[in-house]
Amino acid sequence: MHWHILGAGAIGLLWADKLIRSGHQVTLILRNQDKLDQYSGEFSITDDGQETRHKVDAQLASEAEPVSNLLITTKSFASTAAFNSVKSRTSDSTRVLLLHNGMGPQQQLVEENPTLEVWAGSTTDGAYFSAPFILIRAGKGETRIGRLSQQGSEQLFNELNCDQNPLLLETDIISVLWRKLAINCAINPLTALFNCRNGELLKYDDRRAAMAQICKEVEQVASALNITLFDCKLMEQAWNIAELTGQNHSSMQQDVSQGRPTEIETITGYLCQEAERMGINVPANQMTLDAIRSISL
Ligand SMILES: NC(=O)C1=CN([C@@H]2O[C@H](COP(=O)(O)OP(=O)(O)OC[C@H]3O[C@@H](n4cnc5c(N)ncnc54)[C@H](OP(=O)(O)O)[C@@H]3O)[C@@H](O)[C@H]2O)C=CC1
Ligand SMILES: CC(C)(CO)C(=O)C(=O)O
Repeated sequence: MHWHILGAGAIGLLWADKLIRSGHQVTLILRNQDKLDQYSGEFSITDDGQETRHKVDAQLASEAEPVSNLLITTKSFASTAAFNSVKSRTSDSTRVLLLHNGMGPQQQLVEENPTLEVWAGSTTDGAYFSAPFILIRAGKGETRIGRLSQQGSEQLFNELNCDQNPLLLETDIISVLWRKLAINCAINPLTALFNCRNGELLKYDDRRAAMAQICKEVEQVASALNITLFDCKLMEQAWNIAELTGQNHSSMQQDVSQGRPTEIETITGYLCQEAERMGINVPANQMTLDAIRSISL
């Protein structure tokens, strides 16, 4: 299959590698001419110390070539605009897979494009750049995908899932996105506000108390929406993840400390929006949302 990747960042290029290895054709859609000029025509990925180079075509959204299979791997706040930049190149048979954290844009894409086949996913893979287009694969995680639109079948999953790109098929992807959202609500804003590593949230009473209050509110909203989170309390799950990733800086802590826009609006912002819709007070989440808004772009 021919896949266009919109959002040639860490996750986008990680997927470019997986798709190429599993026999798909890949084209990158880069943000602007500057980015296209910067691109030499190849990118590299280092996995377990082993570097692989891939020569891959790149183009701008303004190209005319039709898009049949679109993987969107921008940050959550950029995905709607990114999709709209290539919308005229899609047709009713185009299949879209969104792979970003946070919630809101995925459902918006389905609502605004009722004829499209739309999938969403959540991943615990990790990757980062050591230089532009030089990717380092960090943790090998799990990637779950599921169909959000009425249209479509399991065919897309069957085409993508293979040894080079092992995936899990989810019939209730909304709940999967919620579980990731819940963990991100509990960890990301607090690490950004306290400017600390994930594990350092657990060392102080005030941080643990804030985390516990956030978790309690998230559970109330999820329960009102009939979303099942975890077998254990969210605080226990978030604690385990903060401990397991103790030495890591969360994505939001990194975004704030490097002066980049954060994904707060699609994480805590989405939670607060859903809470309001359900008539539930979420003061701790609202406070972290306001605080992150005041210190980030
Ligand atoms: N990196 C990781 O290890 C993990 C990331 N995630 C999630 O995956 C998502 C992607 O993260 P990540 O890959 O790290 O982010 P990056 O910032 O590395 O990649 C996003 C890419 O999208 C590009 N982009 C933004 N807008 C457009 C547009 N309109 N047209 C074309 N390209 C565009 C950016 O371009 P430019 O470079 O020009 O800004 C950038 O290359 C996020 O939601 C993140 O939370 C989840 C798990 C792990
Ligand atoms: C789970 C966690 C908090 C790991 O750092 C994460 O997903 C992130 O940083 O965005």
